[in-house]
Amino acid sequence: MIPAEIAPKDRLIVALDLPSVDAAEAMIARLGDSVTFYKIGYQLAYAGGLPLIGKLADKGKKVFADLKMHDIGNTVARGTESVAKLGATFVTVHAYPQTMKGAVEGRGSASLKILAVTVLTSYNDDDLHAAGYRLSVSELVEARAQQAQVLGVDGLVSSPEEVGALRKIVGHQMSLVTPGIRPAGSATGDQKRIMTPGRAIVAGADYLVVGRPVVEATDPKAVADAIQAEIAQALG
Ligand SMILES: O=c1ccn([C@@H]2O[C@H](COP(=O)(O)O)[C@@H](O)[C@H]2O)c(=O)[nH]1
Repeated sequence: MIPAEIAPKDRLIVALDLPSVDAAEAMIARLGDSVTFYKIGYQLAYAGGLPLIGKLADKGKKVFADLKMHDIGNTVARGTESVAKLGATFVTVHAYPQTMKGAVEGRGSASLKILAVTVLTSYNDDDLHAAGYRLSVSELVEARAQQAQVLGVDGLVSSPEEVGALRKIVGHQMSLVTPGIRPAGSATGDQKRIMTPGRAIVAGADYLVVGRPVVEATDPKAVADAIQAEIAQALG
């Protein structure tokens, strides 16, 4: 069960999509107290960034290990068992039944929370059809959310566009974590299902994941502070 009282500051998760541990540590130093929650994904994890999870946790920061695992169930279970020892708060797996089942089993009684990636925020209906799916984005997100809930997954990754429908399905039993966040006027990049921070919070998102708008900014701390202010205002 997700506590209703997530600290407002913890709702912003900054994606450390950077090429090296040195670059990530420099960004963390620049952001200082403005950011309490970080995400480590492919770019940094494959550049030696996994030990940073424990280092950040030791400093009181929360870490989302965005590893998006997807493999046979046993491999996902054993991988999750290993990730559970790193000190992360969240880990992602793709929302396929065997994968989610393996992750929940591998996590066991550890405190690590499993998030299922429903449909990547860079996909629209045309992209899904091109990949061989007959369902629309909203249909597939909702079907996967139902499966995730039954399998005991802790949260869902989706675009903020789906959050309203997901709340009706999963209530407040699961965390809703939303990438595809773009402050007004910032570049969309490859994201296709996007929303501003304030609108995403009003829609019901628990956590907002923001990468390039912060880490590629001339003044990342100023952008992070502005997003935090927009979140606080949306929360009322
Ligand atoms: O559906 C998904 C799942 C994960 N992501 C990740 O979030 C960040 C978003 O970065 P931006 O620079 O703000 O676009 C990135 O690390 C993705 O791997 C996602 O975008 N969509």
